[in-house]
Amino acid sequence: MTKIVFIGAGAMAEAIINGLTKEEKISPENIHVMNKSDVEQLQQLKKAYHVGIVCEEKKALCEANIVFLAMKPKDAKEALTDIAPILNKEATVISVIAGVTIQTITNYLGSRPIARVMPNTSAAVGLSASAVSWNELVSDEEKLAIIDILESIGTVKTVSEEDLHVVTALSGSGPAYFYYFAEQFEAAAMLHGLEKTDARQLFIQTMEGAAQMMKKGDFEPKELRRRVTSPGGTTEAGVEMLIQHKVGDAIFACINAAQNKSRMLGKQYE
Ligand SMILES: NC(=O)C1=CN([C@@H]2O[C@H](COP(=O)(O)OP(=O)(O)OC[C@H]3O[C@@H](n4cnc5c(N)ncnc54)[C@H](OP(=O)(O)O)[C@@H]3O)[C@@H](O)[C@H]2O)C=CC1
Ligand SMILES: O=C(O)[C@@H]1CCC=N1
Repeated sequence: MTKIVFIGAGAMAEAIINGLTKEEKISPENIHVMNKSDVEQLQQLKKAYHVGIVCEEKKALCEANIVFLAMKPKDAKEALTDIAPILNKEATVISVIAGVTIQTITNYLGSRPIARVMPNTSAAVGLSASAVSWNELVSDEEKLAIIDILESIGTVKTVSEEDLHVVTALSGSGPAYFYYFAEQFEAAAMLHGLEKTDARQLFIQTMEGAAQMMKKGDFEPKELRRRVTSPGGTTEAGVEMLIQHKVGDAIFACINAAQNKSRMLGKQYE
């Protein structure tokens, strides 16, 4: 029977628990959570998802066959040191920690099956774009089980551990870029007289429509853009400003900085 413990009970842990319980992949009594000190948050998760809280003696952790690491990179050392003596020798570890490598986790928890996953917070609505990488100790059966868990929160791609850096920059952090665009587009539309609620609804629907058009896959984004852009029209005027203001350069710099940070976090907390 699959028994899961989440070490770390913040935004990412909650998004995954939400997906797992909604899809009824695992019964809530087989999911336990623990964190550092925020007892209220544990109680809130218990109330919302009917999951258990890891007790003082850490019985659930001893019995877990899947352990999610869901704390910030800076807290990984302390958390891994604490759980190392308690963890079941057979347990598979699934880390969502940005940057921190399988080798570093192995150094703390010993040689065992370890998967690194980069989900995103859209897991909370079943739409995470997750990528996963594993060490050679993860069996084919375990890989299928991990993919099954991750599919309860969205889509999953298997990538090399090296590629997780750019995945983190693109899809791990990605939702934040769209929220930033939303803030800017909303503010700009309001400056020209639109109500906030109207601006928001129009922007959301536009993002969703554009995403669906790309998903349909009939045309490359460049061709889809061409079809919106009437010669001498409004889109041309708008896109010209994006080009003049070097938004393309800003996007390259954004991905470069985020993937570099992922590498640096890995080194800083090894
Ligand atoms: N948020 C996101 O969009 C994404 C985050 N990630 C990764 O997920 C991880 C978690 O991020 P997020 O959920 O946003 O972070 P949060 O700050 O929301 O949650 C972190 C959790 O870790 C707990 N924690 C800290 N130290 C320890 C410890 N020593 N032992 C046990 N638990 C501990 C905290 O407990 P307490 O509150 O009691 O201190 C808290 O519950 C990060 O490594 C991040 O890189 C990956 C993809 C997307
Ligand atoms: O900002 C971060 O470091 C984490 C990793 C990806 C999304 N949030």
